Amino acid sequence: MDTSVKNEFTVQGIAASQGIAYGQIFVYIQSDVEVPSYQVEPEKRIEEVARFEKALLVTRQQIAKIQDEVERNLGPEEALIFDAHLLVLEDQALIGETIREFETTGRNIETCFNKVSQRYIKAFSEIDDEYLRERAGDIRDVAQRVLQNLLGQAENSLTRLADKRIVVANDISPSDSASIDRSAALGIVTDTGSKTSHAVIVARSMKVPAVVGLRDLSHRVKHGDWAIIDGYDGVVIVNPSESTLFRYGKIQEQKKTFESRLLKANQEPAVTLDGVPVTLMANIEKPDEVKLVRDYNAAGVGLYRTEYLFLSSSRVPSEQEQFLAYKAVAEGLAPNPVVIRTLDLGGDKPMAGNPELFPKEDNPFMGFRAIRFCLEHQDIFRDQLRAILMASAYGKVKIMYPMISGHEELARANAVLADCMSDLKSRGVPFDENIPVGAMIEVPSAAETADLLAPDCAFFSIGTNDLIQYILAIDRVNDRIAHLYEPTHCAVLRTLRRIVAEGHRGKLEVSVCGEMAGDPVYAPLLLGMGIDCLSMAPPWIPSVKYIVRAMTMADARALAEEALQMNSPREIYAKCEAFYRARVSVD
Ligand SMILES: C=C(OP(=O)(O)O)C(=O)O
Repeated sequence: MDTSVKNEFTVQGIAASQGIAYGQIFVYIQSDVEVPSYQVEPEKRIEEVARFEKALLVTRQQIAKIQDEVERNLGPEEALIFDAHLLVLEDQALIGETIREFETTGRNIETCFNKVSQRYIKAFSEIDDEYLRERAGDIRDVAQRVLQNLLGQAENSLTRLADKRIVVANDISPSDSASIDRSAALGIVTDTGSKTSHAVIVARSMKVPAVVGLRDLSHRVKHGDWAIIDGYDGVVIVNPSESTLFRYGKIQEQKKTFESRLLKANQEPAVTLDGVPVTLMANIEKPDEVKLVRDYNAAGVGLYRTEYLFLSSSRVPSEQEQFLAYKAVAEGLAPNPVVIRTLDLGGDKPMAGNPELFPKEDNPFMGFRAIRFCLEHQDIFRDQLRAILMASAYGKVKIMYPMISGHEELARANAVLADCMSDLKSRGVPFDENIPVGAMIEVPSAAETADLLAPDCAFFSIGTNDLIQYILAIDRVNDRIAHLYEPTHCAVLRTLRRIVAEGHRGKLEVSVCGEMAGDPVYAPLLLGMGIDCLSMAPPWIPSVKYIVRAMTMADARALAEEALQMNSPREIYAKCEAFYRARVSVD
């Protein structure tokens, strides 16, 4: 009997989202379905066809169930995507051809179904029609599920957590995180990843603890093991003893008392002790987070990551679907502003099941992503811009382009936008003709040429997650070098200072919307450097507001001045931490 997992063991990873959780583990390992190939004896052929019919039926039931759950958890719009999946299962051509292939070759039904569905996927992905091309992704998704059922492989979807569980995964892709059962995930633990990987951003927005970079933990535990996740210190304790549980119970209580103090203070305005108001905004991914934005008293949305709609399905959402999502956020938060970022797909956010749109790249973070993708796929870009413009008639919407690397790219994006505006105008569709348009500054070349970008921007928003990785040449999702990802590196601070100076020279508001903005240890440094607005996952607003209300802006400026004179990232971090601890005590 394997007793290793019954004993308590502790693994140190990277603390990625604060909090402590205790519960049973759900192991999630991503892998492709491997299809065996063999000859079926003639007397077993009727049975083989019956096996296929049964797998189709089970798949249909599974999809219908997921559709119901998604509708309950995320709403009817998100659930609609499963209609297309159900249609694939009713496709008589696909099913008929599989049976014919089986009758002709006598190979096992998995092999025949795989061959026919691959042929369909290829044919659909080559059609010169956006809608039909998108169906290739639906067929791929459904085919994987049918194959899993034929091979008796357990469904391992994050949409279907049976009970409250700690998810331990080798990795969580953005499309996995789009389908994660938010009401049942107690915490997230991954073998890979760093503080800014997508799984972490999702965990922080769900306000569940997360620890990443645990190397092979997902292979050392099994379903049903118990674990404590300590998202403060980056520790996971598997099968904790009674005494460990007691110790963590105490720590958890202390943190809870502090949290209630933070929540109480969050009802007050974000103003420093010397009377300087600070704008604290929210980062969101989905319309249903509007409630969270209100609950946490955010001044609006500083970053609406629109990828979610594209990642929750393998199908590109229509202009109308996007319009409804953007309108819900704009309307729900009016008159507060909502900064909608145009698509930032690619990099760590490829769209699953769409190799034709996102071919595999050796170096995706430096590859075909964000504005580069949009300028090449202008049909998709135009649909999104029109959807955002139409939503602007219902609230205070701003547009933000990601990954701008220079003025020419900005000008090209603005030209497409101008075209979309003329189109809507000629059709009499209402929109805000003075919609503010800004750029994310997250590529070093944009930071270096911020003076050239400023005249054509209404605002800058600094994406520190990417900016830091590009300045330091540290892949933000590579846990082997995560310790070198240093937001307080002098090169980062000098770049931030330059962006603020150029932005302010051009009379632009300069925000930070990367994870650095939601860390109360960094917030005084950023504000002291002149950042006008911090945008973060809503649950982090109370901690940042707490330090804002406990400091003076004069002290924050002095901290920034001092930090800019220092040359050790660790010492700068220690200084920021000391600044924070001198003003905020958890006890
Ligand atoms: C906010 C950012 O963008 P992403 O969505 O890639 O984290 C960033 O890079 O800081």
